[in-house]
Amino acid sequence: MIVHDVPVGIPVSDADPFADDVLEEPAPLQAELRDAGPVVFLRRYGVYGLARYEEVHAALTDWQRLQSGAGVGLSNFRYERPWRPPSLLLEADPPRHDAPRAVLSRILVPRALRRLREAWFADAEALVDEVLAEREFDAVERIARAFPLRVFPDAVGLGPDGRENLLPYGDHAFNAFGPPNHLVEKGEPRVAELSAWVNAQCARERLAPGGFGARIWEAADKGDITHEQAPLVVRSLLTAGVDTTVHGLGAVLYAFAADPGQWRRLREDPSLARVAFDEAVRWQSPVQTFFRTAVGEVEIGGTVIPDGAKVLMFLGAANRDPRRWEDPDVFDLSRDPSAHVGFGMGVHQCVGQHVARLEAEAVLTALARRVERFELAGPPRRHLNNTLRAWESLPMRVHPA
Ligand code: HEM
Ligand SMILES: CCOc1cccc(C(=O)O)c1
Repeated sequence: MIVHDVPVGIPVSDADPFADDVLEEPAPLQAELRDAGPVVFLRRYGVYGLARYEEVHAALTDWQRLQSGAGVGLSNFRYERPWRPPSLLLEADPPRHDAPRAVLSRILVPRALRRLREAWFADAEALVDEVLAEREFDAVERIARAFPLRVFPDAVGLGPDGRENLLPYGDHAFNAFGPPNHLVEKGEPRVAELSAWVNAQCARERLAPGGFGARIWEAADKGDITHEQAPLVVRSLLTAGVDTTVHGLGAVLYAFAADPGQWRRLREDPSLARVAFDEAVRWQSPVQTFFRTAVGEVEIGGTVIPDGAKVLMFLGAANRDPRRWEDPDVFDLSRDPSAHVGFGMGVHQCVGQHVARLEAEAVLTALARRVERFELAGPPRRHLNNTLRAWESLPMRVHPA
């Protein structure tokens, strides 16, 4: 084990935020780190942890001093080769970040999604009708996983074959932001095969006209990005756009099953569907953590972080910081969750958040019409990932309206 020289004057923790028991239930460590101080040195990995809302928000919005270009995982691209060519958005700093970001922003902005709204709402109604044929089912398998895979690959313009590769590829990509532990090792055997498939789908000739992918290539024709960049921008959609929404849906379904009172509120006022999703993203934080790398010496919370050091932002901990949120551990539709950091903040804030919200709104609206109440029919099981907070299974029992 590498021993990192411990900086003086700041709290030190020997905890492993990526240990299975912490990934299973992160709340105790998150509270410990928040209470230890604004910055805590995580000795096991030699990184600086931020768990309070104030410092996480400040770090997310300070791209100049806390860069993404050296990777947003534990691996430091200044010294280590990335497992795949870095993302032109997530793992790039302005100005290189700007053009690819502007291209995706234009394609994924709410106005551009309007043409999908009607189709996705109809798809959600059809899916919910199919699922409600039974009274008990696994909501992860039948809704949280099924709906994104039913609508998103078509919206990107993917061909029909191999879509089962999307979830395992994204799962590995999110594991790879963490340390090289058993979760990363688990994905290694299929990386080459999954990467080859994903990379092949980014080629112009594989993408159906009118889809998000084709629109990215058209942006290259206009010179907004280069043709060399286009496939990597498509890859961003395939990497970030599936597992996240699957686990975002899992989070909101779990929230309502755990609190039938909130479900009643949604049925009384279906327009609450969008705020419900954001409150679920705050409460569960499907994306729990991301790293940054210090550019020069960076002072945070009275601590000077050395150049090149990795800073670990606990988004999930910030979203439950009692210094920022009243009753943070409660899923509450009367709260205004809009300042949550579950989609990040600043120049890298999630460019796909409107896609995620539309998917969730479609599913919740379809369910609110048809389901008077639903509850857990058995213990839910966690799907462990170094970055994602996810359910493997959500046994659900429904009472039709
Ligand atoms: C519940 C669903 C989602 C969650 C919780 C989520 C979370 C996040 C977070 C926290 C970031 C910031 C990363 C950073 O600051 O380093 C981010 C960025 C990003 N997200 Fe999402 N995301 C979701 C859905 C999506 C979808 C559906 C797409 C694609 C359609 C997407 C594409 C991206 C991309 C490309 C970035 C990088 C943006 C940039 O660096 O400029 N995400 N997301
Ligand atoms: C949800 C965070 O956003 C991501 C995650 C993984 C990959 C990428 C990318 O841009 O390739 C973006």
